[in-house]
Amino acid sequence: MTAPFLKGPSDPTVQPVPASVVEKVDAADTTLHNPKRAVLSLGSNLGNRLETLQGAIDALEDTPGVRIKGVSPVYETEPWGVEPGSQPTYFNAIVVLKTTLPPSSLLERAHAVEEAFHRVRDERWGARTLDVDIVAYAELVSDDPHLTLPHPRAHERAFVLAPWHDLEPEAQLPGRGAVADLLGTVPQDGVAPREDLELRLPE
Ligand SMILES: Nc1ncnc2c1ncn2[C@@H]1O[C@H](COP(=O)(O)OP(=O)(O)OP(=O)(O)O)[C@@H](O)[C@H]1O
Ligand SMILES: Nc1nc2c(c(=O)[nH]1)N=C(CO)CN2
Repeated sequence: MTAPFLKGPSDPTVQPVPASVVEKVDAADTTLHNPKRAVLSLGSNLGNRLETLQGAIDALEDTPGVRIKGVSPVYETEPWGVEPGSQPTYFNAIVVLKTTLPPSSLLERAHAVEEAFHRVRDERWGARTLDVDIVAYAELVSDDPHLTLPHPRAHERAFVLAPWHDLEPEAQLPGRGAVADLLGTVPQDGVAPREDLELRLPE
């Protein structure tokens, strides 16, 4: 008679699962049952800007574990942080989504979508076909340079705050306060809604 194949503590083929792995799996499981809200900023100042922003929204929606819940109006904005007139104007928009992805995976996906639209990273704040930034992820606050939450410059950027305020007038930027109040503290010249243009919420 053959011995029953029992995978118990005495089975030498079974390795104990490290506590760190158990923690990660448990955390992923919790996220899976409890989707988090995230706010992303999209920007484009090279190529067909509107088509690129719509393509980015559609690509984000095609991501397993991501559901887009809202898309802001489109703004045409003067480039922020660079010499005036040195770059074409941007189209900017905000998307609000629900996700079961942890923040690091959402950032990876954001970078993959940028690459799909041929984003080239050379100089800081250089012109780009597509920029996807994570403005906020749930209530998380983190100073990790790889993923700082909320985005470290979101509170001073009218090109983030104005479209976000249109989409969610009551929004709060974790650790910084109401978007409506922040909007009152930043210059809004060169940040104009393009009412003739529209981005679609994916079906
Ligand atoms: N909240 C965040 N969203 C996106 N990237 C972030 C965030 N926090 C930190 N980063 C890091 O910043 C790095 C540079 O990002 P990116 O090239 O998009 O910067 P940028 O768009 O030129 O400038 P800015 O960060 O001022 O928007 C990324 O590789 C990423 O690891
Ligand atoms: N108007 C505008 N200016 C910018 C933008 C942007 O999206 N819009 N993005 C930058 C880097 O993230 C730097 N400057």
